[in-house]
Amino acid sequence: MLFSLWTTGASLAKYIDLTTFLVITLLFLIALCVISTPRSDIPGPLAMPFVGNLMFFLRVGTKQHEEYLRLYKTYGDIFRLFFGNRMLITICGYDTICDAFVRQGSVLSDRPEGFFHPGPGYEKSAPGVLFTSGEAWKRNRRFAMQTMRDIGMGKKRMDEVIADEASVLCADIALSNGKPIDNMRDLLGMSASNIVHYVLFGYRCNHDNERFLTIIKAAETIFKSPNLRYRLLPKFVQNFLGTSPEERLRAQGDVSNYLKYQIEEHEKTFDRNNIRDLVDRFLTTIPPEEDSNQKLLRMYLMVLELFLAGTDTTATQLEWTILYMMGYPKVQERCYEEIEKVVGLNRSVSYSDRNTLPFVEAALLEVQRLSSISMSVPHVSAEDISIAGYRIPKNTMVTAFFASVHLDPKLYPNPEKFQPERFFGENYGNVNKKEMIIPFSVGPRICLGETLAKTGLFIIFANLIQKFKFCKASPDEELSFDGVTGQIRRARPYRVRAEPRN
Ligand code: HEM
Repeated sequence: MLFSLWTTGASLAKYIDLTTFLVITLLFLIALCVISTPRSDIPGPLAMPFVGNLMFFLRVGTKQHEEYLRLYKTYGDIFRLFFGNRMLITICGYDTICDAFVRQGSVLSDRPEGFFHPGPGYEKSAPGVLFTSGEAWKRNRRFAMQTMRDIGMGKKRMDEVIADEASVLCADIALSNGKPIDNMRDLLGMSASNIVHYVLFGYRCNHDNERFLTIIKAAETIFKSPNLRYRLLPKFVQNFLGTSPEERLRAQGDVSNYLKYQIEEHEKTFDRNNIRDLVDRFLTTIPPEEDSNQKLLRMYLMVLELFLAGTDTTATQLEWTILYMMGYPKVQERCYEEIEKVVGLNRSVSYSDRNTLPFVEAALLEVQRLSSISMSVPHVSAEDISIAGYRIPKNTMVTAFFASVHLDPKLYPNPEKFQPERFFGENYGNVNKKEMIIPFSVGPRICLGETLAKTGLFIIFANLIQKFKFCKASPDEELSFDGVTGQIRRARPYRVRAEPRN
C-alpha cells in the first residue's frame, strides 16, 4: 500500500512541482488522520488516529483504578476509551449501572468475541460461562449453578467445608508463633482455592500438595496478567503492562494438565448414583466411550473459568481485609469483642452466626467498598440501546466501574474514610445500604459464585479475628492502601504478625 502510494506520488511528481506535491501529500495525511481518528458523542480522553487511547493505557499501567476514578470525576457516569478504533464504554454510578445491567440486562449480557484465548489445542473446546454468550452461556450457567447448589447441600454442607478450611488456615497461621508472616497472600490463596477445589473436584488438598500449588500459581499468573480488555491492544503493549501472553498460556497449560489428571482419577471411581462434584456431574453428560482428551475439551473451559474466577478474587478480598484490620486496630478490636460476646471463644464462628454479628458484617462490607477489587468483565450490547442519554450502537463493549458507586459521597459521606459504623442508621444492628456494595456486579451476569464467596469471606474472616490479633510486622512499618490493578485490584504485598488471642 505504502509502496503504491509512493510510486503514484513519484509519477505525479513528474507533472507538478515539489511544493504542490508536498502540500497535496500533507493534505492527504491530514485527511487520513481525520478519517482514522475514532470518535463518538460519548465523552472521553482525546483519541489518536489509528491507535485510539493507546497512550492512556501505556501511561496507566497498574494504576488503572486511580485513573478510572479521575475519568469518572472528569466525564461523569459514562465515558469511552478506544482500543485502535474499537470503543469500550465505562459506566459509573449506582443508577446508571443498574439501568444498564439490570433493566437492560437482557440485551446487555453478551460478551465480546475473541477476548479470552483458551490456549493452543483448545480452540475446539466446549464453551464455558465467563466468556460465553447466548444460549450456550445460559445453559452452562444453569448447569454450574445447579451443581454448586447440589454440592452445597450434599453429604457435607458448603459452610462446613469452608469452616474446616478456616481451621486449617488458623493452624497454619499459628505456626508463625507471633513472628512476621511474609506469605500471608499464599496462605489465604490456598484456602480460597481449596473451597473452589472442593466444588470442582470433591475434596480439599493439603497445603503442601505439589500439584495443587502449581495450579494456584498458574491462576495467580493468569490473574496478574493485564486486565482482559488489554487483549485488544498490540502484543508488545500487553507485555509491557503485565504478564506476557506466553506466560499466561503456559499457566493455562498447567491448569489443563491438572484437569486431565482429575478426569482420569474421577473416572476410576465414578458412580452415577453418587455425584460428588462438578467433574462427576460433567461425566454424567458425556458418552463414556469418549477418550480423555475429548472429555477434557468438553469440561476444560468451564472448569478453568470457575477455578480462575473463584480463587484469586476471594484470596485478594481476604488479603485486603487483613490489611485493613492491621491499619485500623480499633475496628479489629470491635469485631473481636463482638465475636467474643456473641459466639464466645470455645467454638468456631459459623455462617449461621452472621445475623448476630452486625459489626463484623459491616467491617467486611467496608473493606469491600474501599478496596473495590473488581470491575465488570466487558458486556456487549445485542441491540442498539441507550445509556445515560447516549445511544449505544449494537455490539459495543460496556464495562462497569464499581468503585464509582462505592466512593460516591452522596451514598457514603467522606467516602475515603474507613468507617464500618456508616452502615448503621438509628438502629445499631441493622446493616443498611449493603445492597449498594456491588463488587459482584448486578443483573443477569452477576458473579456466579457470589453466595460461595460471601460465605467464604465471612467464615474465614470471623474465625481469623476470633483466634488472632493482626498487627504490623514492626511498629515503624508503613502500610499502603494503594492497590495494584491487573485483572483485579490487589493489595501491595505486606508483612503481618498474627498474635494468638489465647
Ligand atoms: C470476592 C470474590 C469475588 C468477586 C469480587 C467476584 C466478582 C465477579 C465479577 C465482578 C464478575 C463479572 C460480572 C459482570 O461481568 O457483570 C464475576 C463473574 C463471575 N464469577 Fe465471580 N467474584 C468472586 C468470587 C467468585 C467465586 C468464588 C466464583 C466461583 C466459584 C466465581 C465465579 C464467577 C463466574 C463463573 C463468573 C462469570 C459469570 C457470567 O459471566 O455469567 N466468582 N465475578
